[in-house]
Amino acid sequence: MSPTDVEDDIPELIQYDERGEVKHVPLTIICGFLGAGKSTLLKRILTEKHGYKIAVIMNEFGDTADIEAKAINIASEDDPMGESEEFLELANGCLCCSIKDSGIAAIEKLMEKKGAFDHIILETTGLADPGPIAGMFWHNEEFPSGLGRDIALDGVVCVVDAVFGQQQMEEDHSSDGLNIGESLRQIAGSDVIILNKVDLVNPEQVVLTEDLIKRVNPTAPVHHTIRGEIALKNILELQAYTKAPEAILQHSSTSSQHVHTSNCSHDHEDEQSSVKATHYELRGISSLQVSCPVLSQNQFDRLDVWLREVLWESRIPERSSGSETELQVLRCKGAFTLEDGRHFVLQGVRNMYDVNELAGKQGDVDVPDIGKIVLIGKGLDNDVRNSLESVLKGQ
Ligand SMILES: Nc1nc2c(ncn2[C@@H]2O[C@H](COP(=O)(O)OP(=O)(O)OP(=O)(O)O)[C@@H](O)[C@H]2O)c(=O)[nH]1
Repeated sequence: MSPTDVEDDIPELIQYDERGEVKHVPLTIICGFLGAGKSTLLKRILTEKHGYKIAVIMNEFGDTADIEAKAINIASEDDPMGESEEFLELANGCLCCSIKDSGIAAIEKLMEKKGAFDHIILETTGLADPGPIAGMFWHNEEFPSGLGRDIALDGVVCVVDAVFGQQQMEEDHSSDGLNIGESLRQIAGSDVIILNKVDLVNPEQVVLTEDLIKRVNPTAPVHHTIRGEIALKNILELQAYTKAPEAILQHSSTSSQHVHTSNCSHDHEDEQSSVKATHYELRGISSLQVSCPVLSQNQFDRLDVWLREVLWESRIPERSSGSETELQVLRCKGAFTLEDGRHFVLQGVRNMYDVNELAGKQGDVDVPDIGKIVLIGKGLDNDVRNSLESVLKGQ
């Protein structure tokens, strides 16, 4: 079915409580490289007949000014004339609002129209790091304004330019205190990647860019698009923070996989990949995948202690606190099984993480006995892999 068709079976996105009242409105964050096609994707969402009622929060209307729409202002006590925020009601039932104020204020205003939409999309600026924004919504109950009671983060989508994506990743000299380029932080922190503008490059370039993306974030599915044409269910129903990602649920091999870094003790000459490992090593970010056997309660407890040390203290137990080696996890995910048959999913953004039991949430989901833990970040060398493996395999 073409992504432009009305989808046959539009699911209910909003979660309702037992009294039938709206519990959580799902929110998707769209980030992406400068000029990659975010506005093009959003314009499509705001104009096509897809059946979803979506509220889109954009930095500026820009391109959408030409969209036929009815402008509405929403009044509040602080702003009786409703002038500080502008909302556009689109012909397809979607809502568009600008952020003239801070993002939070716009969302608060938007929530006054709760019921008029069943999903929120928040666009971040070209070079925004989705990590802190995602973290804010992810930890619902601690969200200062209480918005987390109404909104649940569904996932983070990153739009990558197929023409300049590889170059942008390789030459990204903007960085945070950890010296990690923003484009790589965006890829690391995303749950789905849209590799857009594939009409402008040859297939080899698409493969090369996708390979680079996969090395940074092996768990996020990569969709190839032209002008953001993608079935919305691929970006709106992710439940990325409550479900185990497909890539984790796929049956893993018994050996641990590792994206190589300059610290590897083995050589890389046999690698089939056309991308040299050094491309992303320079930016210092990599991913580490470790398979996870069926765990005893003791191993499970030790894993929890290990995660706390790595995510909160940025060090592995084997290293002293003054260690020179920088370790920083931007994103972690995992799925594993305990000896008593219970399945668990690990989800983490920066230093926040949750380990949740799957039973009751995903019914008869097929979590393989050999689970997987994936870390994305900086300093994920062989020492970190060995440390995690010793926790998972030790008694
Ligand atoms: N050929 C082609 N052009 C595209 C595609 N997607 C977007 N464009 C064009 O690329 C340009 C940039 O697209 P935008 O959607 O404005 O990109 P953006 O990510 O919103 O840009 P910023 O907000 O400035 O970061 C526009 O001229 C689009 O028409 C595509 O898949 N193929």
